[in-house]
Order: sequence, then C-alpha cells, then structure tokens
Amino acid sequence: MARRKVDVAIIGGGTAGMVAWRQARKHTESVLMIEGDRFGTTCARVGCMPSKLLIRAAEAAHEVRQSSRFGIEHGEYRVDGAAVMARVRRYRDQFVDGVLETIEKIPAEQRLLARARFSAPMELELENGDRIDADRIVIATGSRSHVVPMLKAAGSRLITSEAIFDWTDLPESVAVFGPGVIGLELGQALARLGVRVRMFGVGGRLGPIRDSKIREIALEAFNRDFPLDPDARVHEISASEQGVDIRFDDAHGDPVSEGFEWLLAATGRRPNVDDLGLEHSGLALDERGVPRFDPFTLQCGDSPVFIAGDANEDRPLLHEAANEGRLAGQNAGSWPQIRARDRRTPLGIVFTDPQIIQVGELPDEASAEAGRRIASGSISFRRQGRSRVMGRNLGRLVVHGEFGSGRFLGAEMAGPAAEHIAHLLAWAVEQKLTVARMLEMPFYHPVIEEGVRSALYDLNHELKNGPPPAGDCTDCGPGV
Ligand SMILES: Cc1cc2nc3c(=O)[nH]c(=O)nc-3n(C[C@H](O)[C@H](O)[C@H](O)COP(=O)(O)OP(=O)(O)OC[C@H]3O[C@@H](n4cnc5c(N)ncnc54)[C@H](O)[C@@H]3O)c2cc1C
Ligand SMILES: NC(=O)c1ccc[n+]([C@@H]2O[C@H](COP(=O)([O-])OP(=O)(O)OC[C@H]3O[C@@H](n4cnc5c(N)ncnc54)[C@H](O)[C@@H]3O)[C@@H](O)[C@H]2O)c1
Repeated sequence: MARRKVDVAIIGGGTAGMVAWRQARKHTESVLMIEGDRFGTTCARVGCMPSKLLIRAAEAAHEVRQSSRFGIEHGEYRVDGAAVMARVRRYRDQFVDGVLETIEKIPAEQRLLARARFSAPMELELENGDRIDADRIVIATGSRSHVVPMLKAAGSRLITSEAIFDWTDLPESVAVFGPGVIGLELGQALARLGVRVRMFGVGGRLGPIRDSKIREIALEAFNRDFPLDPDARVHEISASEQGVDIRFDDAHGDPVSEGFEWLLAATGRRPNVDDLGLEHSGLALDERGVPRFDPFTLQCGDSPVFIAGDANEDRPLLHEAANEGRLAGQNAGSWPQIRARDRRTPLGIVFTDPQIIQVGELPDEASAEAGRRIASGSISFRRQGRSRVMGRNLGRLVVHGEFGSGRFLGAEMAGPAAEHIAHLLAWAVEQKLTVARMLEMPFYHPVIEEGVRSALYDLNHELKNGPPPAGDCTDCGPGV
C-alpha cells in the first residue's frame, strides 16, 4: 500500500472535476484528479452531445416528412438507421477525443485512474488499497441513471441513456419510461426517426413544466409523434423472446399488451455519492445522502471539502457543473480563504419540439408565502406572425415580474426558437432589468421575439405599469 500527500484531491474527472483541477492549479502544483472509470465526461460520451446529435438527425427526418406543407414534394425517403447511428457515434467520438486531448495535457502525476472513497476525514482510499491524504478535497463524481425496480423485469432488454448511443442501428420499437428531460428528448427523436415509441409516466409530470396550459400544449404536441401517457397504469413488464412485453391500460382505460424491442429507463438520475464512503468522511449528510453544502461557496459544512456538478444534485446541468467546478476548485486552491459567489440565473432548455425552457424565478408557494406579489403575462404562438411563416406556430410563453419594482423575474415557455429566447430572458434577469426597460429594447420584424414583446406588454399591464396590450398592433407589422 502506497501513501501520498497532496494539497488538493479532486474525486471525478468529468466536467466539474476538470474545471476544478484547472482552478486549483492556479494556487498549487500539488493537485491530484482521480477518475474512477473513463475520462471523457458524461456530457461528451453519453449526455448533451450524443443526444443532440440524435435529435438533429430526427429534425432532418421531420423536415423531410413535413415538407409538403410548403409545396415541396419529394419521392420516397427512408431513414438509414445504421447511418444515423454511425454519425452520432462518429461525432460523439470526436467530442470525446477533444476532451481526452485536454486530459493528456495534464501532467501525469496530477491525474490518476482509480475509484476513490473516503477511508477517514481527509483521507481517500483507492481501489488498489493506496491512500491519499489531502488537505482539501473536491467531490465531483457526477450522477448516473436511476432505474426504478419494476423496470428490471425487462432483463437484458432494459437500457439507459448510458448505452443507447452505442447502438449500431435504430431498433424497431422502444418503450420509454419517464417523460422527464431525457425521456422526452430521446423518445421524440427516436419516434421521428421511425422507431415505434410509447412513453409511460407516473403522476402526470411532463418534463420540468409547471404551467398547466404549457403542459397541455406540449402534451398534445408530443402525442402527435408518439403515444405518451404521463400518468400511465402499467400492470406488468416481462421479458420476451423478441424483447419486452408491457401490459397497461390504454387511453380509454382498456387493458392492452404491446411488445417492444427495448425498454428505455429514463426515470431520473442519482448523484454518485452512495459508494464514496461518506460515512467515514465526517461530513453531515442530507436525507438523500448528499453532503450538506453551501450553494454560494460549495463548501461542505465547515470542512475543507467542496462539492460540485451533478454530485450535489442542485442544478444537474452542464454549464452549472462547469461554473461549480470553477468555484469549488478556486476555493479548494485558496483554502482557508474562500469566496462566496452569487449563483447565475437559473436556465434550463429541453431540446424537444416544441423546445421547453425555464428561466429565472418561477412563482411557487414559497414566493406567495413570503408575501411577494408576482404578476404574470403570456402569449400564445398560434397566431404569431413569424412562427406562422415558419410553420412553427405552436406554443406559449409565460413571463413573470415583481409588483412594485417592476423587475422581470423569469419565464417558462414551450415553443419556437425557445433556446435563444431563453438566453435573452436569462440575460435580462441577470441584468436586473425592469419589464418597462426590456420593452425599450429594439425588436426587429418579423421575428419570433416579437412574441416575447407581446408577452412583456401583457406583463407590464398586469404590473400596472402600462396600458393593456393593443391586440393587433398595426404600427408594429402584421402578426406580432
Ligand atoms: C442523456 C443526457 C443528456 C444531457 N443533455 C444535457 C444538455 O443538453 N444540456 C445540459 O446542460 N446538460 C445535459 N445533461 C446533463 C450533463 O451531462 C451533466 O449535468 C454534466 O455532464 C455533469 O457533469 P459532472 O462533472 O458533474 O459529472 P461527470 O461528467 O459525469 O463526471 C463525473 C466523473 O466522476 C467519476 N466518478 C464517479 N465516482 C467516482 C469515484 N468514486 N472515484 C473517482 N471517480 C468517480 C465518473 O466516472 C465521472 O467521470 C445531459 C445528461 C444526460 C445523461
Ligand atoms: N437538455 C438538457 O439540459 C438535459 C437533457 C437531458 C438531461 N438533463 C439533465 O439530466 C437530469 C435527469 O434527467 P431525467 O430525464 O433522467 O430525470 P427527470 O427527473 O427529468 O425525469 C424523470 C421522469 O421519470 C418519471 N418517473 C419516475 N418513476 C417512474 C416510473 N416508475 N414510471 C414512469 N415514469 C417514472 C418522473 O415522473 C419524471 O418525469 C435532468 O434533470 C437534467 O438536469 C438535461
């Protein structure tokens, strides 16, 4: 058994870990990043990038299928599943290679491939028995798919997002469990690529959506591509010779049985903290087993341990993992001097069609209880000019502002160009703009952002800051 002493040990060599390494190294050369599986990051290997590659292929297929709406007729077309998956894997591998090139540049003595766990406070044990004594530790161990127990009946036909991008061809059919972010993105993409998809949820949740009208619009849109029951009654799942059989109640409540080639479990993710020996770490844990930490410093209690990225389960998104890795690495490096940073405006984008976004603060019971008065405005994209031109006039935007100050607080939307609108609105929240100030900004014509302006007019009126929206605003052009 070897023993090694370092200033900063980072557990996990994903996005948060790599960024933490770079920051910590500004303070000391005695940094060690320990990766327990493979370098390359979840985002590049099995997350953001391959999923968006699959979605892009699905968009292309959908555009071809929809082209007759614009008077464009084409002959027979077919989806070449092997070619689709080959492109996904080829680009995925290039993204992973890019990450690995960065890893190669890290001095060999500062990185290690081994699983690590706490054996005592500030002491890590590697799987070969070696020990690392660290002055400061960053936990950046990410998360993994959580498969609810009932799905295990699918046996070898059970798959998660960790494995589907290795498919060399598209399957004939997939039952997707979990209409969350992953289920919706992957399920819709597969359906648009010609795979027979059926999606099952529990309790009625649809992605992260909170607004009931947005939910209704999105649910209707998804159901055009594949059957989705967000509150399904599933009686039995069993492995069959061809794949997996599912007995469930259909939309009319009648029991049916349907066979699928695969069952994709998209029933949430869990932080990789359960096998970290945290019981030896001396850290206080919350009810989920995650170390209690301060979201502004990422410090766990008063200890020199910091937790970043999906591991802390706070905001399990790529840009948050990078931001948190930066802060955790900086604080571990500069310990005992640590900095508190204001969090950036929350920003979430689901890459479905319609895209779903959430930005800033959305009113909830907590804001009502705190006695804050929040006003809301909205717009439907059904009659919005540019959206109609593009044949994408489906969706709704709801915007929120603070009564009195007139400040813009946040928004939720399902609709066209939402990934870009999300950024505009997040930047407005970050700048602490009032709704009135946002309305003074330039708006081109004809653009989808004119719909944002209509929603802001509505909100401004609700904030008692302006007249009611003018309806058809002839001086701004048709269909705004
Ligand atoms: C299908 C899918 C699509 C996604 N799409 C998006 C998207 O479009 N946009 C977005 O913002 N986010 C997306 N995400 C989420 C995003 O990928 C994650 O939030 C982000 O990658 C988390 O980074 P991380 O550094 O926390 O974890 P990771 O990159 O997973 O790194 C954690 C590392 O720790 C290692 N590790 C774990 N335990 C140990 C141990 N005991 N010892 C040593 N090492 C250990 C792991 O092997 C891993 O390499 C997606 C996720 C999935 C699954
Ligand atoms: N575009 C993006 O930014 C993006 C894309 C993919 C993933 N992610 C990240 O990954 C995280 C995890 O995504 P996810 O989709 O795995 O989790 P999620 O929490 O978004 O969704 C899980 C879904 O599974 C459902 N569910 C739970 N038990 C079930 C059961 N027995 N049967 C059917 N449904 C069941 C839940 O009700 C929920 O709808 C996201 O929260 C997000 O942070 C982000």
